[in-house]
Amino acid sequence: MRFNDKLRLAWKKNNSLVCVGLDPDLSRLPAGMAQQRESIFEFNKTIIDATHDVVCAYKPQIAYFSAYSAEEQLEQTIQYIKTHYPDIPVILDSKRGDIGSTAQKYAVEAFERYQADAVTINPYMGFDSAEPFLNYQDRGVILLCRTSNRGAGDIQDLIVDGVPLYERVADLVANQWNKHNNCLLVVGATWPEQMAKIRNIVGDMPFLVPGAGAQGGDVEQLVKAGKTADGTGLIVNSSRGVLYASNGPDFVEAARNEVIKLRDLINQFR
Ligand SMILES: O=C(O)c1cc(=O)[nH]c(=O)n1[C@@H]1O[C@H](COP(=O)(O)O)[C@@H](O)[C@H]1O
Repeated sequence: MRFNDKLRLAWKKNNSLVCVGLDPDLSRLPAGMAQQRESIFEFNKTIIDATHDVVCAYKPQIAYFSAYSAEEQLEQTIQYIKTHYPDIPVILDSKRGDIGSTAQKYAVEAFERYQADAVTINPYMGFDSAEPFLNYQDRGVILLCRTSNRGAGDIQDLIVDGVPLYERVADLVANQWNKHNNCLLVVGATWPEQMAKIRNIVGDMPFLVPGAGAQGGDVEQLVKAGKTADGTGLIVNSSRGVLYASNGPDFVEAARNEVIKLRDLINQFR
């Protein structure tokens, strides 16, 4: 099944636009869980079991695994989701981008080694760096457009051909790179004004929206700015806000409650 179809079904099945970001930080694991790489899978599994019916996606961030030499835990985590909750898409957040021959290897890493349904990509090196990913027509390719961080404007707002670079990226992706209908864009929750502009440029293309939760993105504003006519179009990620809602014995319940709270808040404005 194509990524966008899988995403659409997950939005509908769980009536949720929430994505839980799996960013396991050993120093923040719940009290009682050993701060060692072997705990990572157990922690992720617990969070996944507690939230699978209230999310539309999971997004493991590769640095939180590779930093601990825990690639095996990343493989296990993705396999666990695919085996137990096959309806929930997995987005590998690795923000790759390189010359074509190297990008080809990164595409194999994301889609064959890790079996991700979608991957985040940096479009800065141009079409040939994205093409190896785009050729996997059933997978999603999520290109950075207007990121959530404070410095997003340093480069993404530079004026090119009379418009900010991020608008140019949106236009390029929607009108030239999306031949297989498998492109999505990263648009930070922290920039509703820019999000509304991007929505106008790209039609119904789905957005991965990080920055709700710990980074303080305003949910009402982001949903109003980014939703599509049918009240979907958004994958709203929260990582730390969910994973570390509590580090006590109630961490599972606290994580689930955070997801439900975010889901319900989003749904108020869809
Ligand atoms: O591609 C991303 O997911 C991403 C893009 C972006 O513009 N901003 C951003 O925060 N992210 C990622 O989204 C997650 C946000 O985490 P929290 O701030 O803890 O919810 C992290 O894994 C980031 O690496």
